[in-house]
Amino acid sequence: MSSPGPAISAARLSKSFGDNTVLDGIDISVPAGTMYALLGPNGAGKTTVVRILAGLCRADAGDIRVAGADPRTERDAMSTTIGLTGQFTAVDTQLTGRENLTLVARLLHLHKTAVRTRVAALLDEFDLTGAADRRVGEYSGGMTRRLDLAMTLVGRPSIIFLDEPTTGLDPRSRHAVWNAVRRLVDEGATVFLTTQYLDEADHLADHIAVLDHGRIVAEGTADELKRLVPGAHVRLEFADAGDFFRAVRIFGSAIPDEDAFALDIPGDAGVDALREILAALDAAGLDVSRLSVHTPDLDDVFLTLTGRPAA
Ligand SMILES: Nc1ncnc2c1ncn2[C@@H]1O[C@H](COP(=O)(O)OP(=O)(O)OP(=O)(O)O)[C@@H](O)[C@H]1O
Repeated sequence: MSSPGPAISAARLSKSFGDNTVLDGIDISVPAGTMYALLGPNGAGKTTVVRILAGLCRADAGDIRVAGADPRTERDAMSTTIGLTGQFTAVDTQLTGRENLTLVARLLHLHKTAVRTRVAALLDEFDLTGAADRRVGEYSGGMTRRLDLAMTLVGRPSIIFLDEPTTGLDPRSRHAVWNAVRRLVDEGATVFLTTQYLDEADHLADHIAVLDHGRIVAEGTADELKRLVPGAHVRLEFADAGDFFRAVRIFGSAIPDEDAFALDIPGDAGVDALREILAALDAAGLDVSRLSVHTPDLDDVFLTLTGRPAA
């Protein structure tokens, strides 16, 4: 049996606005049931990608498939499969949280009793039951964003686009949104997330792509990206001076810290490197009191790749 294709794919996706080339032939592939983060500075073109994939904006070129459909010609077929939450919410601030959700459920033609149970379940899931009958105008930013996310999920979409879902939120609200998003993927949804926040991509995504000047300049897991920049090392600490000095001789390229009996072994600090280090320590019968892996953070990656610090 052949394996199903990716939930979202785009090949050689291009888009210009006048002479402003926003996307210059990018490739995207998101396996079903995973979370993909498109990371980029302000104005990099992240929203444009989401709008194209969701069928709200036409690409100039590129092969696009979302849940097997081409968003340019089969947007209607996709509409029940995808959910989209943007930076500017669709929430009506004059209505209560419950009324907002009910409105969406009715628009989706859910049966009357199904509306009530679905709305109650979503209010509960997003921790909004207590505030359900208050006007959204009185909600905090985080509550509004959670409601917006809940509204996106009324129809149980299997593919969810989240365009900068936590921009402008305080840390506590961001964590609440992160938990909700993580739960979606745990339950089997495919999530396509855009963000300017490196830690958000780091916390959430299975796969991160960095968009800069219309191109994807790097992609991989957070760990793979971190290994692209120099500075990764494994640090060994020894309780015994004899073991330390023997280790210095064994690991010729390592940087010793004689005061701490510690040794920094440069490299990619990946699994294979760790195996080799442990095997060498075992073979020599050396006792290590502490081993730690140091990798640069995504801020370092961003700076190296784009020449600019992160937002
Ligand atoms: N409809 C449009 N007409 C003309 N230019 C546009 C249009 N939409 C986007 N752009 C331009 O395309 C570029 C990318 O914009 P986009 O909103 O996709 O970036 P972004 O990465 O989402 O940025 P932000 O983080 O600020 O939301 C910008 O230079 C923007 O001015």
